[in-house]
Amino acid sequence: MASIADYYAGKNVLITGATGFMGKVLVEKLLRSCPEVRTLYLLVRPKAGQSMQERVSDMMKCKLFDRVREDNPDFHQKIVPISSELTQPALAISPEDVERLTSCVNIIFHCAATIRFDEPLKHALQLNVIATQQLLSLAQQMHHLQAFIHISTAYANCNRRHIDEIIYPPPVEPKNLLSAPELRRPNTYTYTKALAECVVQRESSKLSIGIIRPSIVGASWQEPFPGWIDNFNGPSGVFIAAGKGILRTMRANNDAVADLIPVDVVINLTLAAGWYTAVHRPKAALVYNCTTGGINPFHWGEIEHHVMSSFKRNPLEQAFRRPNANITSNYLMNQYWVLVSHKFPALIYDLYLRLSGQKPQMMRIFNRLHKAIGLLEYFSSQDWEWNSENMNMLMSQLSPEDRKTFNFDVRQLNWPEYIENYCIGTKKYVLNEDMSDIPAARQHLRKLRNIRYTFNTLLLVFIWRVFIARSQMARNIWYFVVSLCFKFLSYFRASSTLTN
Ligand SMILES: CCCCC/C=C\C/C=C\CCCCCCCC(=O)SCCNC(=O)CCNC(=O)[C@H](O)C(C)(C)COP(=O)(O)OP(=O)(O)OC[C@H]1O[C@@H](n2cnc3c(N)ncnc32)[C@H](O)[C@@H]1OP(=O)(O)O
Ligand SMILES: NC(=O)C1=CN([C@@H]2O[C@H](COP(=O)(O)OP(=O)(O)OC[C@H]3O[C@@H](n4cnc5c(N)ncnc54)[C@H](OP(=O)(O)O)[C@@H]3O)[C@@H](O)[C@H]2O)C=CC1
Repeated sequence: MASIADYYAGKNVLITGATGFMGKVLVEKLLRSCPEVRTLYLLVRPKAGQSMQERVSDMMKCKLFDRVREDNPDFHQKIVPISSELTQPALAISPEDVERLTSCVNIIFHCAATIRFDEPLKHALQLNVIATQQLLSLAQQMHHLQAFIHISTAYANCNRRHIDEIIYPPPVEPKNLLSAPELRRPNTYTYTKALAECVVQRESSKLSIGIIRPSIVGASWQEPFPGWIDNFNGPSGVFIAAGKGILRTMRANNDAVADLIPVDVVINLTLAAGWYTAVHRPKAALVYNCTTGGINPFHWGEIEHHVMSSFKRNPLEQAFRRPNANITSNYLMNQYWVLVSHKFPALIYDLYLRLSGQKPQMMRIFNRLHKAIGLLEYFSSQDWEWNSENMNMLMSQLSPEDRKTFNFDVRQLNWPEYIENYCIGTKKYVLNEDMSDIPAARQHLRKLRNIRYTFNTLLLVFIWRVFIARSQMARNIWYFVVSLCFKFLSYFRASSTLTN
């Protein structure tokens, strides 16, 4: 049987969401590991004053593409941007482009989606469900299409504890979408992704379909280099907020599995699934749960420990406080720490900013942080069990060479090392901080520690002045404690003299 790279040789590939986090990694890996691929058609929209061509050429300049650039400086010739706004009728693709795509595309990877948890339902439906339906219609007009790979999420069915690699009945009949009375999901994202799966499945008699369900996609593990990440989504924003010393407490279950999956693992599995779907043409859509929890589990408590120690070794610049975040599943305890370690320091700092003639900002930052972590807590406070038989089946179908080139065997993942690279990745690629500034960042943390010691000493003196100096009983307790300390000291001194 042809290897994965042999299969993609000479193929025309259509990708949606190529400017996003996972799309970029998919484009890079295809170009690097399948160098004979013919053309990548990227459905892209103009955005923020940039044309689609400008956006794609900016994307290709990004460090992620360094290795591809080294191997083939002309790699951009394989990329053809196609103007498309997925929320518009017929995806707003021009008739000429439709003609071009339908005559040559061999495989589609549908990555585009809104992944915001607070997206208004109407927009989430428009993009995640209706655009998927429209793309499927376009796919059916394609004369040489061999596979349609849809990227879903492992949390599409998060209303269940055990999740098999099957499509479950939709939360609502897609035809009756807008009149649905309630979501039965924690957010519009998981709700619309569940609906999209049903829409995709309904076309599986006409197309060869694969559905990939990644869990929480994190920084790259190995490829194209360890720790690549370019956004604040999922845990990345939480890690950064903790590393900056802003986030001190969050509701999460220490013992729940943190089902993080590196982005390069997801992309390797996606490309392998594309190959398998095209070559074997399975009769029903195959679903691949792409998760780590059942294979190589790691828990939120362990993540907290490794994130904190990593940021102590490699501190972020200009931290607000020394990194020290703790997770707790206790609601009241979390509320207490929110008050003491988020709101109180924010108030004091904003007061300082006001007094020094600057605009207060810390309270605003904390309000946004609380909104974001409030939306994530659902996923960090419980755990799920995903069946991963199809992932194992796919692995067994690969040649030993492909298993190395398109590695998605997460049994080999060393979590502490991965988390270290992830944290360094947030520093280098999300915050664009220089590693050579680490000594200055450490110096800043020492300064913060000294400020804390000074603050605590002043607080103690204040308490002493207010309570001890004014009350006879407090004074008596104070003298009792001090004399007890002296007695202990003289006891230890005497016993050490005797033993000498
Ligand atoms: C150290 C202890 C660690 C212990 C770890 C414990 C828990 C781990 C935490 C989380 C795990 C759960 C993850 C579950 C993922 C489920 C799996 C999926 O399917 S993945 C899809 C995931 N989707 C997301 O993650 C999107 C979530 N984001 C949103 O919905 C929105 O961004 C928002 C949080 C509602 C905020 O919306 P708002 O309109 O207020 O802001 P913007 O989005 O416009 O962003 C403005 C600005 O802020 C930056 N930003 C965004 N998110 C964060 C963040 N979490 N932290 C910090 N900053 C953030 C964003 O980049 C923008 O910046 P700029 O203006 O410069 O562009
Ligand atoms: N990140 C994660 O942790 C997980 C992601 N997934 C799934 O993986 C897929 C990719 O996610 P990810 O890369 O993280 O998401 P991103 O938000 O990084 O990327 C989304 C992509 O969709 C494109 N897009 C959004 N709206 C439109 C539109 N109206 N018209 C054209 N293109 C549009 C964006 O283009 P533009 O740049 O123009 O905005 C972007 O390229 C999604 O299907 C998601 O559900 C699944 C599990 C976890």
